[in-house]
Amino acid sequence: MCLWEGDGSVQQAGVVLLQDVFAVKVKRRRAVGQQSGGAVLGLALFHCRRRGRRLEEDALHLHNASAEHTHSWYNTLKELLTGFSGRPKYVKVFINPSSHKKEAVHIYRDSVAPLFKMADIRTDITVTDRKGHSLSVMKECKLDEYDGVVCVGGDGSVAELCHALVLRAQLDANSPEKPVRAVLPLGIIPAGSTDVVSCSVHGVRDPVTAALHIVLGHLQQVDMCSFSSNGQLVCYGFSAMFGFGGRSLARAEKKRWMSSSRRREYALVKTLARLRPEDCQLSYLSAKTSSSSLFGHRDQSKDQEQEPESEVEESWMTNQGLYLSISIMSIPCLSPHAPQGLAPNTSLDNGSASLIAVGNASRSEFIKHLKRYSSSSGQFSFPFVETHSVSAVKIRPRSLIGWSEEESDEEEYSRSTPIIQSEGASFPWNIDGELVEIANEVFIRVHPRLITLYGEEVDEAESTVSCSCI
Ligand SMILES: Nc1ncnc2c1ncn2[C@@H]1O[C@H](COP(=O)(O)OP(=O)(O)OP(=O)(O)O)[C@@H](O)[C@H]1O
Repeated sequence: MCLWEGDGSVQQAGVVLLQDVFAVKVKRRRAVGQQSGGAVLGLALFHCRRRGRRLEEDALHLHNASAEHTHSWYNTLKELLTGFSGRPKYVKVFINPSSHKKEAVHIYRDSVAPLFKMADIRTDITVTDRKGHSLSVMKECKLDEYDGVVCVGGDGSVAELCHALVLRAQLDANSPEKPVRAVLPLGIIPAGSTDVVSCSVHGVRDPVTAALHIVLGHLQQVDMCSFSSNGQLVCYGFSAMFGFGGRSLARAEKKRWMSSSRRREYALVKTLARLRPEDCQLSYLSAKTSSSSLFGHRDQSKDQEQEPESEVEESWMTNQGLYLSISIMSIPCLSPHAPQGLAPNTSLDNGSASLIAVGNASRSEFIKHLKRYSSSSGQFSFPFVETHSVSAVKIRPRSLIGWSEEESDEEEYSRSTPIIQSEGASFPWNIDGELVEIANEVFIRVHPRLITLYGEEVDEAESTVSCSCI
């Protein structure tokens, strides 16, 4: 056999690892219009090639005119490929056609479906028609038929499906109180405006990279948080922002008619102009440094079935005061805007979350802190910023002035429906990019490795944009 890499025009010797091969086909000489038969020419091995954090499709051509040799190689390679665990054969796909620029269907059809077809992955597709659609399908469908779930959409769609996967696991395990690890892995094809979760497990916003991680069965366990208020679960998710992040999203939601980048910049500038701290009580439970390291990975055997709720020695730290912003993030939250992540001190599966509390500061100091996310590190080297590695957080707003009262002078309020309706003053939270209004104390608990995503740990995202508005 003669080996070379590339499309046949560049004949360059090279090495292809079998673990990167996702399809093998017999090549035949066929006349125009001929559907079957034809002289055997050899094999084509379709594999993934790494270019930085990007995964790209490539082909290796093995030429041999002997039908016997070719079929023997074909059968052996096919058998070897089926031996790889984690590679899905049948997936449930959800596409949100309304995401960002309404391109999710095209993205799936042009960049993802051909790769799935080549890898012989069967699909069952639902194009969602409303908020909550994927959640209701996930509650009812026969999960054991599938090997994985795929979401084509933005962070809101991803959050809904992650929440749905954990709720479904709880339902199946008859565990109404305790979260249960999701049974199926989730693949994320980015089609939103920021795609923080996708960026955090792929390092790039690229549908082909995302699809190849699914096809090759790259599995990554990921920590999640539960968000509850008044003893009632609000949702499961990866990140929450209170104060500046919540108010800024609430302002952006009022301007849904603007493009997402304009909307974000408008909200950022306006919220900065009306910058005000939240008066609240912040309590947190430090993550146990014995079994988890802030920058490293946990010993999987130790926390495999560990339930944080069973911890006995819980010593809460409590501070009361004025905060411009409080963020809790169980994943690094990488994005093109913040390549090292909004929470660079946490990793995907270290069993803890990063608490970033920004105390009261002048507008210019706060802007300096924000700007450092996009360019360099050092965003936490300010006396008014504190960070902790935590396993649980409680935030109790003390102000009587909620969001609606403060903003009542603004024009019509077309916010999305809040999950919890407030009776008194309510406060906007940004939970995985979705606006949630909550009036009371919010309790956040980290659940180690609650979900598995297709992807891998990456330390930095590709930066392709910069924010010009601050
Ligand atoms: N057909 C639909 N019409 C309206 N909303 C939908 C539809 N399908 C799903 N949704 C909901 O839309 C919300 C936002 O979805 P998504 O995050 O994918 O888009 P986006 O908000 O435009 O993207 P981004 O968050 O990156 O800006 C999700 O909560 C999802 O449940």
